[in-house]
Amino acid sequence: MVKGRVLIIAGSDPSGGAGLEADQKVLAAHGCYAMTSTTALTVQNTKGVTGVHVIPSDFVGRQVEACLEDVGADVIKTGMLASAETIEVIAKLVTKFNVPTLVIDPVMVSTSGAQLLPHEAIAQLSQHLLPHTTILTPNIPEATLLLTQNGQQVNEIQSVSDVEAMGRKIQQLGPKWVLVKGGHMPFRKDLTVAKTDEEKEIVVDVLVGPEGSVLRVQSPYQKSTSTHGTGCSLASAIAARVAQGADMPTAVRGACRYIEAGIKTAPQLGSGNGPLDHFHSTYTLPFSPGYFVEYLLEHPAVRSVWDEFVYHPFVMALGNGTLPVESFKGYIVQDYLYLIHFSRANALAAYKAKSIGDISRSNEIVSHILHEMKLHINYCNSFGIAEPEIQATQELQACTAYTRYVLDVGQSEDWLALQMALAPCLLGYGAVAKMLHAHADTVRDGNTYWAWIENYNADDYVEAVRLGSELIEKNIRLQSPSRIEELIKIFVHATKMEIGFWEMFPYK
Ligand SMILES: Cc1ncc(COP(=O)(O)O)c(N)n1
Repeated sequence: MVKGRVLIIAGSDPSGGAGLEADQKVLAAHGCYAMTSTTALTVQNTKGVTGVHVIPSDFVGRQVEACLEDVGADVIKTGMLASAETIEVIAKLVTKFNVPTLVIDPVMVSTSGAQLLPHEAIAQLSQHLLPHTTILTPNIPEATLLLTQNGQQVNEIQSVSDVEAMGRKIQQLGPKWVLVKGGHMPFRKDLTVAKTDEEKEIVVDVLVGPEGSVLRVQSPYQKSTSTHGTGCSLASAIAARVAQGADMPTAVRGACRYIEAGIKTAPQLGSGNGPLDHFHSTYTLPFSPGYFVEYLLEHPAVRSVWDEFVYHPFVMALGNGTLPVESFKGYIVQDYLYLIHFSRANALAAYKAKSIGDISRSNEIVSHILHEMKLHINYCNSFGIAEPEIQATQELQACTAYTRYVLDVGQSEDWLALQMALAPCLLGYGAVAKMLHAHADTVRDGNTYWAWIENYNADDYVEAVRLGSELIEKNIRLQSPSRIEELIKIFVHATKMEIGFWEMFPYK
C-alpha cells in the first residue's frame, strides 16, 4: 500500500546502483510513491562514470512543477544536481510550493572520482538550498568541501566529537538537521580513527539537530566493494521514513540499518563497486490480491494432484453412471462418517476465529453439513441402509486418516492453516460437480448418481464455495511468501487424502 509521496530530483545511473534508479528502488522497498525529475543522464556502471549529459535547468524545473502542482509531495529528496542553474530553479520551486521536508544529499563527486556537481555550484547550493534544508547528508569529504567553500577552517578528524563539531558548523549554514556519514572514516573499537585496514571496526554516522540534539548511529565496518549508491540510498531511505511520518532521529537510525543490511546482502554484480540489495526486507506475494485460489490451483505442487483428485476414475464413473452401486453405498456411508468429523473441524475453526463474522461463517458451514448429511441418509435409505446401520459402520482407514489429519492441523496450527486443510473438500466437490456438469461423457438421464452431482452444483453449494474462497483470500494476503508455501503444502496433503478417499472403493 502506498504511503508517502516523495519527489526525487537527481541524475540517472543506467547501471541501476546509484542515482534515480537506486532512489526509486529504495522508495518502492519502503512502499512510498516515487516521482522523479531528472537533472542529468550519465553513462556509468560499477566501474565508473564515462559521460554526463546535463538536462536544461528549466526542463528540470518543469518536471518538478508538473509533479508538485498535481500529485504533490510530502518530501523532496535531491541527489546529483548537475548545475548551478538547476540548484537555483529548484530553490525557487521549493519556496513556491512550500514542500514540508527537504532531504538534500550534497552529491559532488562519485565514489569513482567523477565530478557530479561543478565546483562553483557549491556556492549556489549553500546560498539557495541549505537555508530550506530539513536534513543534509554529507559524507566527510563533502562536509569538508562545504565548510572550506564557506570560508571555514576544517581540522583533521581525530574522534567522533570532531565529526559532531563538523556537523554543528554545517548546521550554521542553514539545515535543521545534518547527518555526517562516517563511512569514509572508520574508527577503531575505542572510537579513535583507524590507521590501517585491520583496525577498521566501527562506522559512526552522526546526526546533529535542533537544540543541541545529537544521535550517533554505530554500525560494524563492512569490508565490501558493494557500496555504489550507498549515499543516494541512505538519503532516500530517510526521505521515505520521514514521508511516512517518522521523526528525524528514528528515520535516520532506521535508514542506517537498512543500508547496513543492503551492503551485507549485496548481489555482487559488476566488476567494480557493486550495488546494494535494496529489497532485503521486502515481501512480494506471488499472486495479486483476490487471486490466491487461482494461483493455488495452478501451483506446480498442486496442479497435477488437483487434477488427479478432480478427474479421478471414481468421479468419472459417477459422471457416466457406471460406478458399481456397492461402491457408491460404501462411499456414501464413509462420507457420512467423514462429515461428522468435518463438522468438528469447522466447529474448531469457529473456536479459532477471531471475529464474530468468521465464527458465524463456520457455524453456517456446520448447518450446511447437517443438510448434506440428511441427503446422505436419504440416499442410504433408498439403498435399503437404515440410519442405525450407518452409525454402526466402522470408519475405513482413509476416512480416519483424512479427518484426523484435518483436526490435527486445526489443533496444532492456526485458523488459516485449518481453513487450508478444509479447502480441498470445499473447493474440490464444487470443482468435481462443475466439471461433471460440463463433461461430454456425463450421463444425466437414468444416472443413479445425477442427484449427487446436482447437489454439489446447486446454488447454495456454489455460494458456500464462493464464501469459503473469499475467507481464504482475505486472510492469505497477510501471510509471508514462505508461510504461503507451507499453507500450500497443507492443501496438497489434504488433496492427497481426498484421492485416498476415492481409492477406498472399486470404480469398475
Ligand atoms: C547519477 C548519480 N548520482 C549519484 C552518484 C553517486 O553515487 P556513488 O558515490 O555511489 O558513486 C552517482 N554515481 N550517479
